[in-house]
Amino acid sequence: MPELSVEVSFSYGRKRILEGASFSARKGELLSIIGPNGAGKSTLLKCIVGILRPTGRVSYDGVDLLALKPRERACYVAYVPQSSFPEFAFTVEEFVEMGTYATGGDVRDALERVGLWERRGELITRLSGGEYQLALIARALAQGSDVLLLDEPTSHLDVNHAVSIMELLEELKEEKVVVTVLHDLNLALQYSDRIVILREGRVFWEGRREELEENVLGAVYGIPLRIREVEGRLVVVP
Ligand SMILES: Nc1ncnc2c1ncn2[C@@H]1O[C@H](COP(=O)(O)OP(=O)(O)OP(=O)(O)O)[C@@H](O)[C@H]1O
Repeated sequence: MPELSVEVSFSYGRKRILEGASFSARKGELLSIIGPNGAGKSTLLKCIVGILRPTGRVSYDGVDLLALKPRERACYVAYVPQSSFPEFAFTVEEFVEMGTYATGGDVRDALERVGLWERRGELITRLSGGEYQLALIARALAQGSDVLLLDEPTSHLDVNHAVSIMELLEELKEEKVVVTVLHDLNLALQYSDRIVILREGRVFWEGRREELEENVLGAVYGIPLRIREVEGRLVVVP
């Protein structure tokens, strides 16, 4: 099965941010990257999508993504950045169309997947935070790539919208390699098939969610954390 395979190092000037951070991901499993503030999670995604130029290796299905031109790389990887307020008053449809620039993907399908097709004529500046997050995901889906990277897609969202985003990712993992940075440990434990914990630019722990132990979380975040099972679901209690 095609696999996203990553092993990268990256520095801002003299400041080492990623040090041989490595993981692999494939379709059929939702992979979450968690870890404390400043661990390098966003930097790792930016290296994979090619916004930053790391040393090391990023490949998908044997193709060296770091060697490709941006437009070629866009055929393989789409990226949903941390949500910020939109700069321009495009309509929802125009905004999502931007995702098709490199690959000529399907705008209607992308908008339908996130439930915004009926609202395609509205201005994105008038959407709520949760709806705008969906538009960002639709723009990435319209790229039609096999790999989807998301940077904290549930931050600033209420629990209802956060759950809908995670359910959408659960659906998408069947057809794409889905890798998401998450801060919410409970969402990570509930929805991820595999978890990668990044700490000080390295992978500190990686495994299936049910293998994650309290002492690992405690060591990473620096406070005692309990993992409890509530109605068959794992929850983290400070
Ligand atoms: N443009 C930049 N120039 C210099 N240092 C930077 C720059 N962007 C980020 N950093 C530093 O890189 C480190 C990793 O940042 P990054 O945003 O990848 O962490 P993160 O794990 O995503 O954090 P958070 O959970 O707070 O979003 C931080 O120490 C940050 O200060």
